[in-house]
Amino acid sequence: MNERVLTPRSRGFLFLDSHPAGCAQSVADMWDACPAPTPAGAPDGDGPVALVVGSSAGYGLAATLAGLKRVGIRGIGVSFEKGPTERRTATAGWYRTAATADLARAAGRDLVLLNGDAFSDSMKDQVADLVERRFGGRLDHLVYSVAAPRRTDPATGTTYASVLKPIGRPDRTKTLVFDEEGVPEVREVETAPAEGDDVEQTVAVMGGADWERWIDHLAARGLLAEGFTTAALSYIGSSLTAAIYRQGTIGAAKAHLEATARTLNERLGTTVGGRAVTSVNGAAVTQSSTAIPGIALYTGLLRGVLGEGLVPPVRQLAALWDQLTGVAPLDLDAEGRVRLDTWELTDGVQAAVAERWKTATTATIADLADLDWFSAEVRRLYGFSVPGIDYAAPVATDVPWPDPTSHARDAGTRAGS
Ligand SMILES: NC(=O)c1ccc[n+]([C@@H]2O[C@H](COP(=O)([O-])OP(=O)(O)OC[C@H]3O[C@@H](n4cnc5c(N)ncnc54)[C@H](O)[C@@H]3O)[C@@H](O)[C@H]2O)c1
Repeated sequence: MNERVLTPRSRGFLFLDSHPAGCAQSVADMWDACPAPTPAGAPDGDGPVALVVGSSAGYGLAATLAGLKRVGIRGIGVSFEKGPTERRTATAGWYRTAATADLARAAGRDLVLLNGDAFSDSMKDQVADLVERRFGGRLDHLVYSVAAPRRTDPATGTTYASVLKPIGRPDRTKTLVFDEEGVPEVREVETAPAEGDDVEQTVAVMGGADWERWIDHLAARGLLAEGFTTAALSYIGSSLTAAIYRQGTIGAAKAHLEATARTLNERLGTTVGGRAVTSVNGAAVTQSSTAIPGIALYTGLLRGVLGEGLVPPVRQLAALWDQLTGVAPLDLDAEGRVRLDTWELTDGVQAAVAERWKTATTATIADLADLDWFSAEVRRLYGFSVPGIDYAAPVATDVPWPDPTSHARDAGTRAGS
């Protein structure tokens, strides 16, 4: 066993190592924060069969945990993580996946967690084989929550790269950074507009193409259950971040994702009586979101305004599962989207954040934003700053990936949800 004391070392919001015990505890904390199942949503026997793509982090992890606890899903989670080496720990998502497998087993739910490229056809085949052989040949739900910098299209072999840029003109925005001692600074940054095929490339990675490919692949194998429902995660956000987000290259990809939902919804309606929607979620601190200029400042100010009123991903995803499984009716906006971001986008909240944004400087930021929360959230993404963990104690870093061939039922534990 490779045991050592791990201290956080970071470059900006990126940490070099992840803490296995802290990552496991953060998963347990998310599980606890997920609302208990309603009587209608908690099957005693086998629950619905679900696939979560992007299950190791952020909203996809929230989908996996909320699905297990709130509606008793069984099925498959897919993510792309790196295991431990001699010199480096595994990625945080690796450790969170190991902890997720333990929780599923304790709840008596059969959950297979696969590590690999969700964009590839071989991963789609592997999942389809599992649905066919292990889960009765019918998939009830698919939640698509991938955030990736690159995608190789298996049909053509072309690799696309996504970029975070405004469209049409440069975007000058305030942004929040921390120096090596963790001292916050509010800076102005300018991002040059998209050029060449930046928009097409970003749409090819973060738009709806791969989600559609998953559905088509599973449909071609006859694996979509009657009444199948699917949701892909989206974001709209504030006018403060619109130039870089919703009106930028990533926003073009989200518009494509939402158009794909409409196409899929029609197709699923006529073939299996199913539904496809996008789920628009609120701002959350994740590895992907902290990479977007201005978003760290915005999220810190949002928490400053809302405090505990900022709804964590696992609570939003519990609400999404209720709608996907029919425990609650699908509640769609005029564009056919599930809106789990309404707490963020009320006029009052947005006006208060905008007011603070205007006066935010390095000198004032500590009074305006909840910086302790924001920094701790960033560290928690890597298993640091998790309450209850003894960071002075050595910890084993070579945690194995959960064995896809072991069954929850084999363990003989059935703790219920
Ligand atoms: N973070 C936010 O504020 C926010 C708000 C609303 C919606 N969303 C949306 O939620 C979705 C997920 O974003 P997030 O912020 O939770 O991201 P994240 O970085 O926390 O998680 C991304 C997940 O995708 C997986 N992944 C990446 N590349 C993969 C690949 N090639 N194959 C398989 N898995 C792969 C990772 O392993 C991880 O599980 C995105 O669509 C995002 O736009 C995010």
